[in-house]
Amino acid sequence: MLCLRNVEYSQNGRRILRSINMTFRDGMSYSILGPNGAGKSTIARILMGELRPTSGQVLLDGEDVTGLSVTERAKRGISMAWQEPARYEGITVRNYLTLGGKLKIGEDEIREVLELVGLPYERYAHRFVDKSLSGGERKRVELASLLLLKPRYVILDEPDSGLDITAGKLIEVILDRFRKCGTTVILITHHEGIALKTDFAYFVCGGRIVRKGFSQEVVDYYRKTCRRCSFAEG
Ligand SMILES: Nc1ncnc2c1ncn2[C@@H]1O[C@H](COP(=O)(O)OP(=O)(O)OP(=O)(O)O)[C@@H](O)[C@H]1O
Repeated sequence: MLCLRNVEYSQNGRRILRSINMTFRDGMSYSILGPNGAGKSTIARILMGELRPTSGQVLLDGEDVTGLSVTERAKRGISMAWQEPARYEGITVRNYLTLGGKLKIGEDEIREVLELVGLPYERYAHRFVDKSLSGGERKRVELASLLLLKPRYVILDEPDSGLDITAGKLIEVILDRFRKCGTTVILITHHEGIALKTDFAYFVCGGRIVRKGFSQEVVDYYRKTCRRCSFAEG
């Protein structure tokens, strides 16, 4: 179980997160839903170890991992798909997916996962993960790599951004696959349609948790309140 306990974060004297308490249970999927600037990515970066909270703790199975680096957390099974996927000159999609051969996976599984994210094996396996791939294609490659890695926790920051209209279906397929592997998904989004695809949701606004619970219930509340709120608009 991964938890945030009383997490606060300030930057240049501005309080960005206040009293954030979140629990992510094994095998479940969660969304962190909220408008632009709510603090969602800051929460993701704290979970991943890219940012240290000003106070509060990140707990993994009850152990305080707040001081652990991104690499150390990755070793413990916490992985992240960044909003902007990276480029790697000279590395083929196939090599990227197998971590240069370190991940022992069969060609059939690579083929299956690439097809699943909408990238036909024959056309993409030997392409380079550089600027010749579009942003959406790189994003799909990154999702494929996480599906093959099967981490214990995966944080997906705006997984639908930069993807075409097939994104909703793609997210469903990916969530289903992660569920089968027992991976806990933490999905950052400002689209309620995407949040509905997860089991549970946290609605965050102004650096606070406004509502938490089953995704349907939280989304209903978000729809009722968020669109009418001048704070979110301004
Ligand atoms: N280094 C920084 N200095 C000052 N303010 C910052 C800094 N980093 C983030 N913020 C502010 O913190 C708030 C939360 O940012 P964050 O990126 O977490 O929001 P978000 O919910 O992910 O937004 P979006 O949906 O637009 O990606 C924003 O108001 C942002 O401007």
